[in-house]
Amino acid sequence: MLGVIADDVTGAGDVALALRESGLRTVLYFGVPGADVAPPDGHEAVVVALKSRMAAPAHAVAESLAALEHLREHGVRQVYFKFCSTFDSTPDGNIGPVLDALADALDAPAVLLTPSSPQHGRTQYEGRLFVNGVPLAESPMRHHPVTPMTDSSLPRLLRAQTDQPVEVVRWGTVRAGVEAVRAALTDATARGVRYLLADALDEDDLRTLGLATADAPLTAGAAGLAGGLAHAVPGGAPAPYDEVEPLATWPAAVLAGSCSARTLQQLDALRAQGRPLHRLDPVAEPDPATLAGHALDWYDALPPGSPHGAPVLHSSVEPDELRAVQRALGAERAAAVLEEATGRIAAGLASRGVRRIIAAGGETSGSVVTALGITGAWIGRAGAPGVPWIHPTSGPDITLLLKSGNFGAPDFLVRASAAPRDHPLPQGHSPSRPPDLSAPTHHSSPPHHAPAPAAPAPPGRSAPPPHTPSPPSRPQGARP
Ligand SMILES: Nc1ncnc2c1ncn2[C@@H]1O[C@H](COP(=O)(O)OP(=O)(O)OP(=O)(O)O)[C@@H](O)[C@H]1O
Ligand SMILES: O=C(O)[C@@H](O)C(=O)CO
Repeated sequence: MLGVIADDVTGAGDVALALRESGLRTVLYFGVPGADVAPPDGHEAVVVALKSRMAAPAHAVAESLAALEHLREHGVRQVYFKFCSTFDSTPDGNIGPVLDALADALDAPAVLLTPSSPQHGRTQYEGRLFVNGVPLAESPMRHHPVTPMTDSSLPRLLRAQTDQPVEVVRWGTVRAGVEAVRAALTDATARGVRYLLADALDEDDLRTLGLATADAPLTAGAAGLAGGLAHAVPGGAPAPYDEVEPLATWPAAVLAGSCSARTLQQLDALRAQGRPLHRLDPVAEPDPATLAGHALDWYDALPPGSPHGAPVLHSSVEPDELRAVQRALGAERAAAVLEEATGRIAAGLASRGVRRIIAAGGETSGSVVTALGITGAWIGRAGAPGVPWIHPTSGPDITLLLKSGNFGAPDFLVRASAAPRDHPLPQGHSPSRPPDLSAPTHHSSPPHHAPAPAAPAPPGRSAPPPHTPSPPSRPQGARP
């Protein structure tokens, strides 16, 4: 079984979707699961979503090692460390320190890694990272609120975070094929090189890298290489999706904390539609409980059945405004205030009957998941590349779409939060939730597993399972 340790929540969804699309039955946990929680029978991949990207390095390392221990206790022999395809981190960590700790714990030979994820426009060439063909340091990532990326050289970025030797596997070697990459790994191990950053421009390159590392105890990178690895796993059978968007009729709300250029475009599209928008301003109100209370008051005052569609609550602002907030409050305090407020708002919305929460931004999504007490999820179909709908296995009866800041087309948030009337339920369809993953032992298959013709229909298609929610009429208190 492949075990993935992801350094943030949206990245975990991205990698889980890549594994599932490559044919591996995949389950996602938020935080390190309790010792008595075992992956469901027949699963080929487990993703543990941590919130370690922005944590202090010692904390990130401790959490990652705890995740590793859990995975090993449950039969994982091969580990993938998922970090951001734009290498989001600071010179203090956490990619280097976590890699060092995992490589030591696994006694790994040279570790191959790459942030290349061509489906998201990320490629590595000559050790440099490109975002849609633009060097990382010239991309909008240079304005990231917490981890501005101002260097495009991956060896330089990684060397700032580790004392271990780092080299690049150049594209010519990757193109020469699996044996050439294996030879590079063997040679690096013999010379004591710990990390090999591999160039990769397309999915073929990633499959070559996946085959070359199919037996490696540790590999790392973004969703791209994880997909390449999954292709190398024998017996990975495609798991068809339930093509019905099961919960599209449920009342929706958008919570955006990402200040990425793409999320700002997506908010503009919502604004252009006339959606009700409420901005969270941590300078005007730095107390998270009061900030959240005002937002929920705003929500409560919306006219029921508003013709303008699902409401949007956001702190996302343009780079100049962001810098002004950070000058006023300090970047860490601003983020902490907003993340706590966002969690409170998510819980408040759920208690008011919102059952489709669309969150933009990894840290923002982490706050939502934590506040809702969600510990595990099944991966549904993709709302956009790298962004699955996920169905919590415990906690409130809702569905979530946790969007990486940079992902999705400009109209993605508009589509994902479209009003119920735009998505009539298929006749006779009753949305349902998958089995409870928080129960201690093994579980039956989740609904995304292909129902073989003779197999019983998945939940929601036949007799209601114990957790089947009521049909999606507008719950009490929920806005459109
Ligand atoms: N108006 C604001 N002022 C200061 N900080 C903000 C503001 N709005 C959001 N933030 C902070 O910026 C950070 C955005 O990070 P988040 O991970 O949510 O988005 P992202 O980095 O764009 O997404 P991803 O991690 O998926 O790429 C959060 O810590 C958030 O609290
Ligand atoms: O790799 C990416 O870009 C995303 O999965 C991510 O990590 C966003 O936080």
